[in-house]
Amino acid sequence: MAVSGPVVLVGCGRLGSAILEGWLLTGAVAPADLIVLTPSEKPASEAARARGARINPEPEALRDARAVVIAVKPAMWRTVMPPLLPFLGDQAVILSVMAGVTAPTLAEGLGGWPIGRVMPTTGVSRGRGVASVWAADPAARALGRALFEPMAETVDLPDEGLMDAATAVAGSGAAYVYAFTEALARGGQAAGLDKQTADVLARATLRSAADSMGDDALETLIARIASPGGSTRAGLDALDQDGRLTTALRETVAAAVRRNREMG
Ligand SMILES: NC(=O)C1=CN([C@@H]2O[C@H](COP(=O)(O)OP(=O)(O)OC[C@H]3O[C@@H](n4cnc5c(N)ncnc54)[C@H](O)[C@@H]3O)[C@@H](O)[C@H]2O)C=CC1
Ligand SMILES: O=C(O)[C@@H]1CCC=N1
Repeated sequence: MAVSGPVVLVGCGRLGSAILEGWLLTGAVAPADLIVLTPSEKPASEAARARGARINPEPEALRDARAVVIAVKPAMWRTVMPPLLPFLGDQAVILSVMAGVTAPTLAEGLGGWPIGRVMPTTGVSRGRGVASVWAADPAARALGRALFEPMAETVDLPDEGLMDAATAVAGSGAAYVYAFTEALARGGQAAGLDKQTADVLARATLRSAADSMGDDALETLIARIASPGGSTRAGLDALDQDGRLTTALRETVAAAVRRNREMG
């Protein structure tokens, strides 16, 4: 069921556009309830306008807003949000999808509205994203879930301190997977495949693996492919020789967590 009442999206960049496309695709927000604030028109905002959304209306239109979703860069919210605040009613909930910026920091800059945080992936544009949700206020948490559940596999975080780790794993994770795909293709090239063939094989393999993953234990999935004493086992042993894959991913996530904290 669509969230009732106007939903304001502040920022229509890479993530904001993906969120808007996901809402239009899934009907999580009725197009007539959508308000998009963006300094420049984007394909997603044009598509939303064509469906009945309001793009950059007079600020009085914010008066009845049920939710305000902040999707600008972490360095921008302090200048973007204050001019909007005098127009918000008491019923508004503020949801931030910004990496790193904590609820206490937002509350100090924004005032008394309930605040929630959601960390989605751009996969929401196709209704197949991932989202981590946290809010101290139960109504803000419920609203965050209602807005993102229709287009994302959604996880409730028990405390805000975990949001940086969730961001480092899921918010950033697709980029790690693409980097892995590129490295797999390079490995194929080193073994004699031409660049295009290696690229096609690596991409198709990742798509097929994601498709087949389901909910089975990962070790079961691995065991189904890696025959004892076979070539996959030999490849896996090289991949994690002396724990280097495990160490690399631990350090990857830790570096992203640190950067999230710096940005906040
Ligand atoms: N790109 C991603 O995969 C993810 C991004 N995020 C978070 O989403 C936020 C946005 O990131 P991106 O979309 O990647 O950045 P982006 O740079 O593509 O988008 C930011 C948008 O904010 C807009 N903006 C600037 N001033 C504005 C104003 N006064 N009013 C309305 N909009 C204004 C810009 O025009 C731009 O389109 C960041 O805080 C980031 O941490 C979180 C998870 C994933
Ligand atoms: O790279 C970033 O800062 C954001 C956070 C998660 C994905 N993109």
